[in-house]
Parts: sequence; structure tokens; C-alpha cells
Amino acid sequence: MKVSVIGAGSWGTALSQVLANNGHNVGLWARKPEVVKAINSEHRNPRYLSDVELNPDVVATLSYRDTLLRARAAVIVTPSTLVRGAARALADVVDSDFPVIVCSKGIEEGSGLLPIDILDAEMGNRSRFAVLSGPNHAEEVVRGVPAATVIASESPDTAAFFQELFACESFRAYTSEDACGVELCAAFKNVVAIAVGMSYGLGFGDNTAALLVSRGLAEMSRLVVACGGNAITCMGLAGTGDMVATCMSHHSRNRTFGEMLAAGKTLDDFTVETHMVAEGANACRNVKVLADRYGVDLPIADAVRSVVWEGADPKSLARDLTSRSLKPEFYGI
Ligand SMILES: NC(=O)c1ccc[n+]([C@@H]2O[C@H](COP(=O)([O-])OP(=O)(O)OC[C@H]3O[C@@H](n4cnc5c(N)ncnc54)[C@H](O)[C@@H]3O)[C@@H](O)[C@H]2O)c1
Ligand SMILES: O=P(O)(O)OC[C@H](O)CO
Repeated sequence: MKVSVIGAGSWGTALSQVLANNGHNVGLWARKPEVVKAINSEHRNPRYLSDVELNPDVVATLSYRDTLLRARAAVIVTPSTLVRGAARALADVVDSDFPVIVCSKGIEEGSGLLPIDILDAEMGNRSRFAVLSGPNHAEEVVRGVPAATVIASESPDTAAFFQELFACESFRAYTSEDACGVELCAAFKNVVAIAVGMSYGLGFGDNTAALLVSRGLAEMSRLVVACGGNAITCMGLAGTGDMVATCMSHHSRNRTFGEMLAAGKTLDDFTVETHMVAEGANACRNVKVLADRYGVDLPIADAVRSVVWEGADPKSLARDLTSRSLKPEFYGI
């Protein structure tokens, strides 16, 4: 079947390869003419994962209408700030039962909405939507290095439809009904990865990283439960799995961004140097909307936000976190 993929960054490119290798025709929407030209003539994305030869069944286009023509499903893989625009553009073209899966990891600024809620607001008929998330670095998935992911939807039929579409020997797909939990885990682990990057950048050790990962999981669980998600999701691929993959991997943009912050660099420096998105930069600010709304204590996110957006010294991260009042390991979950 034809599948439309919206967004030709690293993850959109890798997921297009998975789908094409599964026998689907992929219409990949990209915003730069030189990217479209190179994918269609040389079967390479010149900006992201450029050393990988793409399946010729990945056909790029600059036009939403072209990518959606005869498509049976859409995959949104833009940075999270662009999900609303993508959903709005899709709503103009597709039928009201057209299945859409969103693979972006973030929370909308101001509203605190998750990507699936944005699709619902722009397109309606929520049961046709799913989200995909897990410990999935594009650099590995595109090469078929074994990995697993979670596909969550409030409709088991929609989850099963996308599971069938994506699953293959090297990319195992599980289903879940907890889209809220999966999306909150996805957004939150990026914040913790920035903290871990800062920690390593400051010369702290593996014990410190494990402290941040574990306490980050406690924070994530409090947030997920308060927002109506399932605590068990935090123990799965989208929670613990992605937390570990992102915090420990040198592929991670969020961890790299944290290391750059420790070296005195800024978000602008990261963006100019990599042309990539470190979603945790916005997420550390946007989780505060939810934390305030539901009364959740998120000390690691607060510390990261103060460094990224308020010019705090990264060294204050350690001081702020270790000088908090002593308490039981688990509270508020
Ligand atoms: N890279 C991964 O390994 C990975 C894995 C899982 C999920 N994700 C998530 O997927 C989403 C997309 O990330 P990515 O890694 O593919 O992106 P990327 O960092 O590789 O590339 C940035 C993307 O943003 C696009 N872009 C930037 N500014 C734009 C604008 N003004 N208008 C339209 N497009 C614009 C670029 O064209 C490019 O597609 C993010 O939410 C990310 O967290 C990424
Ligand atoms: O490179 P990062 O930090 O954006 O992480 C990529 C994926 O989310 C890992 O699952």
C-alpha cells in the first residue's frame, strides 16, 4: 500500500526505509527541493543519514497533495512544533477516517497538548490516530540494527493496523492503549537526557548519570499518572527503554546538547552546528504547564529549564538537585 511520510529529517528518513523495505510505496514529503531531488535521483537524503542508500520505493515530493495521492495512511515525523501545521494541512486533503500516526516527541507550547491531542483538535475522529515511540535512534533503525517500539492508540484496531505496517524482523512493534503515557514518556526522557549530557560534560560519573536516569523515571512516572496515563508504561520501551537509549547513546541529540551546555554553548549553537532538533529544549519548558496544572514536582526538569532558558550555570544543576530536602524514594505516584 502507499504510505505518506511527512517530514524528511533523520527519523522520517529511517521510518520511510522501514516501510519501503516492508513492501510499501512511500511518498516522503520534504521541504527542500535539493533533498527531494537527491532522494529521487541518488536514493540518498543529502542532509540526514546521508551515507545510507534508500530503497527506491521511497519517492520524495515537495507537495502535500502528491504525497497523499492514493495513500492509505500518513506518518507525521516533523519536529513537534510543526505537528499542528502538518495536521491542519492533512485535514484539508484526507477523509475523516484516514489513519494517521505521529512519531514526533514533544508537548505543545502554551496548551500543553500532546501530539495526538493536536491531531484530534485539527482533524477529529480520534480513534484513527496512533503514536509511535521507543528506544529508536534513526542511525540504527535505518540500517536494520534490531530495535523495538510501541504503537499506542485508544483504538486497538488502529494500533494493530500500524503495528502490521511497521513491524519487521529488525523493528519489533508492540501495541498499547496508553497513548497519553507513551507521549509523555517520549517528551520527558529528552529533558533527562539533556541533564545527563550536562552531567557528563561537567565531568561527573556514571553514578551521577544513573541517579539522573532513576530520579528522572520517578519524575516521569509522577507526571504520567497525574495526566491520566498508566504508570506501567514508564517501565516499558517508551519509558525506561527510551530513557536509557537516549541518556546513554552518543547518537542522542539531547544528550549532545546537554554536553554543549556544560561547555558554555547555547541552543542556537546546537541548531547551527547540527541542523537537528533537540526536543528536550522546548519540552523542559512545556512540561511546566502540565506540572503546574496537575501539581507535580519535577525538579530535574526545573533545573534543566533554568539552564536552557534562564541562563543558570550548569553547575547549579548538581547543587539544586542534591540540596533538596530529604524524602522517601517514591512519593506522588
Ligand atoms: N532522530 C531520531 O533518532 C528520532 C527517533 C525517534 C523520534 N524522533 C523524533 O522525530 C521528530 C523529528 O526529528 P528528526 O530526528 O527526524 O529531525 P532532525 O533533527 O533529523 O531534522 C530536523 C527536521 O526538521 C525539519 N525542519 C526544521 N525546520 C523546519 C521548518 N521551519 N519547516 C519544516 N520543517 C522544518 C527539517 O527539514 C528536518 O526534517 C522529533 O520529534 C524527534 O524527537 C527522532
Ligand atoms: O537523538 P535524540 O536525543 O532526539 O533521541 C532520538 C530518539 O528519541 C531516541 O529514541
